[in-house]
Amino acid sequence: MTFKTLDDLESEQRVLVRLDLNSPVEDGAVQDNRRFDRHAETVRELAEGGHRVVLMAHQGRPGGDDFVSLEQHAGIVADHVGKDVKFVADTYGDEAIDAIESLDAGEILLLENTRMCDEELPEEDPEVKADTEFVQTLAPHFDAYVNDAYSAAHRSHASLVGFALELPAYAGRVMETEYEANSSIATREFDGQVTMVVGGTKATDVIDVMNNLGDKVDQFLLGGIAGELFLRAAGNDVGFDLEGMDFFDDQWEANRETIESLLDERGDQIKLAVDLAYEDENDERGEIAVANITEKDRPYLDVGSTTVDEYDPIIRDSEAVFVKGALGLFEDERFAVGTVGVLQAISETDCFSVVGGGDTSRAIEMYGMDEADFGHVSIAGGAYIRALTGAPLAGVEVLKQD
Ligand SMILES: Nc1ncnc2c1ncn2[C@@H]1O[C@H](COP(=O)(O)OP(=O)(O)OP(=O)(O)O)[C@@H](O)[C@H]1O
Ligand SMILES: O=C(O)[C@H](O)COP(=O)(O)O
Repeated sequence: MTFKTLDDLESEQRVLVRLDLNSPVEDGAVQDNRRFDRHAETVRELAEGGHRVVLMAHQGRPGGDDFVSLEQHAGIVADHVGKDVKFVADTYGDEAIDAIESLDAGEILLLENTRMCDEELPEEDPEVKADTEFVQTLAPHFDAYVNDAYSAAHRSHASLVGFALELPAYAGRVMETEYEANSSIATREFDGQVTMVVGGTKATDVIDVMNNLGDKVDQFLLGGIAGELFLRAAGNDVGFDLEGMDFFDDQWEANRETIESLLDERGDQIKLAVDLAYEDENDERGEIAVANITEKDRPYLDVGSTTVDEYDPIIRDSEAVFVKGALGLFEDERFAVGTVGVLQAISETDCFSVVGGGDTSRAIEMYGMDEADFGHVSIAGGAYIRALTGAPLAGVEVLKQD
């Protein structure tokens, strides 16, 4: 490991901890999700270790409906940690400092949404962020800074890069496990076949992954909107926006040439769907072989069952499988066959596996699969795709400094 961890932390420290509790908010209610569960491990370990634990996190972006206070988050963290979590509606003003200073050993306090502090955003160099009033005011009240927010570490924001230059900095448990698993495709050698399942809505994610990992990955199994764009580049009559849709046209214009040349250069490694699923006139799932599609008359919402039958043995023969993006609109049960099929195959083998993408990993609990059957289920979205493609994460880089 290239950074210090909680194992290196001295005893009885005043610790400032950055978590990523950014969560869906429905009708003003913050939704519990696996980020709380994962970070609870770090928070519990610190509190039980007798440290004074002050937590920072963000929620939403200024102007958005989900840009809300962290008051509800405190209750959810408390439930997961199994200990009381105090909350103060202030980021670094007098109220926050008073609350920090009155904390006893083993107690936990959550500060207000870091993005309510003007200096948190925008993205700037770590040195600039370290120099902000926010960082300069808070840092002297602490002995150590712990960053556990791997999933936000691609942002060069004050709470993610500034404190690491002012305080001894450590990686939390989530930071450690996410970093190790998500970087493994770029850093580890596998004996057998390495397979990558790529889908979702963003063609550029798939293109970046192929460009960066083409020499590490034996087979790319495609699906989702991105997969349809590759099918279209291969000469099939799919991947068109019908009235009211805006998935394909812009992405096609922007990426057509790149996709065509990837198919030219890496065609042997790229497996495309041989059949697709759609909603039929009775609102049921219908399937059609790609070779039989002659008209652009309907949206396709999943890969078909023959495709799953072809992908399944490839996964079962693999030494390592990485997943980025869903193979279909899995939130609708009728179109979950592709995504659930590949996840099921992964869960039934003992290959090394990493499943990522904020949306895709939700399919695991939604369809009753057990997270323990996967090597690692990432809680990161943007940070995951960057890690896969070997791009540095600002919040990780500063932890690597002495
Ligand atoms: N054919 C399709 N039609 C419509 N939606 C699709 C289709 N295939 C996949 N999706 C949608 O793609 C979404 C996942 O795509 P996304 O690119 O966001 O991937 P992710 O990696 O899970 O998430 P993120 O990048 O947000 O962390 C799913 O919610 C799924 O409903
Ligand atoms: O939820 C996330 O992916 C991270 O918290 C980053 O959030 P952001 O995209 O609003 O910076």
